Amino acid sequence: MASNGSSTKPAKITVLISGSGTNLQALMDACNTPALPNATIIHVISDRKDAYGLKRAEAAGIPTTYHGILPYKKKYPDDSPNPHYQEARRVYDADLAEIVCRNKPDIIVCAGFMRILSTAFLAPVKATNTPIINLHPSLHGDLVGAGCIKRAWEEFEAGKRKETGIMIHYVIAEVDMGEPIVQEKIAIEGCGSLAELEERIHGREHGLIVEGTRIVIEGRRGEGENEG
Ligand SMILES: Nc1nc2c(c(=O)[nH]1)N[C@@H](CN(C=O)c1ccc(C(=O)N[C@@H](CCC(=O)O)C(=O)O)cc1)CN2
Ligand SMILES: NCC(=O)N[C@@H]1O[C@H](COP(=O)([O-])[O-])[C@@H](O)[C@H]1O
Repeated sequence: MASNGSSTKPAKITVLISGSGTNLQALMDACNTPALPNATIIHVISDRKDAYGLKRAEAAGIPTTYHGILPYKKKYPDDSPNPHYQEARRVYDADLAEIVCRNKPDIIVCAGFMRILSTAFLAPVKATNTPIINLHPSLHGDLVGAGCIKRAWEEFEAGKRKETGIMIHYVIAEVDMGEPIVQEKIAIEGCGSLAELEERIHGREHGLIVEGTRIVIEGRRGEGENEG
């Protein structure tokens, strides 16, 4: 019997971050509440040493790892757009997969992780049948990549759009094109600045990342993937 009285083992969550970690904090706060029942964050990994999210995790006693790219770029110098750089990225991602998978998480959540994950990461993780999900500040099939909130704002100012959105989606090789798990439209009208739009979006992200994580965990429990 798990410590929280459940006959099902707590779902083990590993979170990848690059920044402030407010979405990580939302997941931390939601664990073992009705929003995210019988779940625990077992590892937080950042590609940025200065990511405040690492401090959030450390304050809560959650194991953390800083996995930086620089040592890889030094070993495989990128003096031009050449295979070396690709080699640095490939080895970096393969090592990241090993770091993530050694703890056997039930789900991997990208919560503001700002690196594109290559097949060197995706393939070994897929072999463990562990879902990878991502929070993205756009609707599926709309804007992809980094800087989407700014692009949505610029298009709004140019009269080209009135709304944007947020989604939690499965991570595949094609960036931000994985199947959506849950998404929410966000009206841009009423925002007087990019900062106000960012605030509106961030205010909704925290609930959505928890909901998306719960949907995937409960779906896997239904498939018998995480029995006690
Ligand atoms: N293979 C995938 N990798 C990632 C996905 C995905 O769907 N498939 N989602 C992203 C998160 N993300 C948007 O949601 C995103 C993050 C970063 C970038 C990007 O262009 N990063 C640059 C700059 C990195 C740096 O130097 O800091 C890059 O990686 O070259 C695009 C999309 C998580 N990864
Ligand atoms: N393309 C992915 C992307 O732009 N993700 C963005 O990173 C931020 C992480 O914030 P946090 O570190 O406070 O959780 C979030 O606002 C999320 O929209």
